[in-house]
Amino acid sequence: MASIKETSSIVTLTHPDNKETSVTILKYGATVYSWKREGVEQLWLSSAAKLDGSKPVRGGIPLVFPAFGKNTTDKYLKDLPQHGFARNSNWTFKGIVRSYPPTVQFELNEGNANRELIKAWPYKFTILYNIELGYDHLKTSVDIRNESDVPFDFNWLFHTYYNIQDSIENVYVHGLENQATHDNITGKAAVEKNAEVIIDREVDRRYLNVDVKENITILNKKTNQLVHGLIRENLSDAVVWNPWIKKSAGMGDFEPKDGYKNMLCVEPGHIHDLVTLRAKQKWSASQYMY
Ligand SMILES: O=P(O)(O)OC[C@H]1O[C@H](O)[C@H](O)[C@@H](O)[C@@H]1O
Repeated sequence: MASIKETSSIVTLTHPDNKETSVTILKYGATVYSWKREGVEQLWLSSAAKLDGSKPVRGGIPLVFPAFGKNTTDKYLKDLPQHGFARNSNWTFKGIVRSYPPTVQFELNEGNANRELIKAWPYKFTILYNIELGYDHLKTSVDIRNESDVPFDFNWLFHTYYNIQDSIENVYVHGLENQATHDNITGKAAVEKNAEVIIDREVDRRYLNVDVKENITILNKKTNQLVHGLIRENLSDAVVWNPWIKKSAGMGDFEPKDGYKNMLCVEPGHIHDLVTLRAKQKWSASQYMY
């Protein structure tokens, strides 16, 4: 039997076959902020991250909904903060929904979402968020249902911060060659020429419409061994982000300051356009990390 520990602010799930394999979720944002596989932390978390609900967590897996970045054009989304309101809302813990692999569920709807922020977005919805702790993987899945009588538009993205135990200089990202990119720093579109995407400066790049059959992996430069692997369902875009020296220096909740050497965000999402979800319809997506 998996063990679950729940406090007023967090839920920890431990794998039945290995007590060193666990996942910890903050109810605020339903933010997974630790995933240990056989005792080894897989996610990066800033030592200055706020875990008290005063701001979104700097690290782990913040959830981005219903807007990615700062939307400036949509009638309602433009009044929301960067990355929407899911990561700044207290989600309801629904308990364990499967015993093997042990899976826990959280729910967000217009009733429990951040009261100030939800004022800007006049829809009824239910998001069920499942976190499955495998022996060798973590799968996070989402079902979004439009409970309104009219369609609504949204982005979804898992803002995953991977822990790069070995330094960022020693890894590369694979699976993005020939993909269309949009650089969030320069605003320019391009095509990725590299089979091995290295991170040696600030990188903030959207990869658009990347075939979901392609796994995205982080590999060791010298040995080509797998550091992290990602399988996506219904999430055709991916952001690759590392704030590097200057940007992380400017973030009050980013510590230690050289932490950029030990993290890399690879964020699967649907952000090349807005998903339109018709009344009473459901949209589902997941990321499987191994
Ligand atoms: O600082 P935050 O609001 O958490 O955003 C952190 C980062 O998220 C994404 O990766 C964006 O592409 C970046 O432009 C942004 O800086």
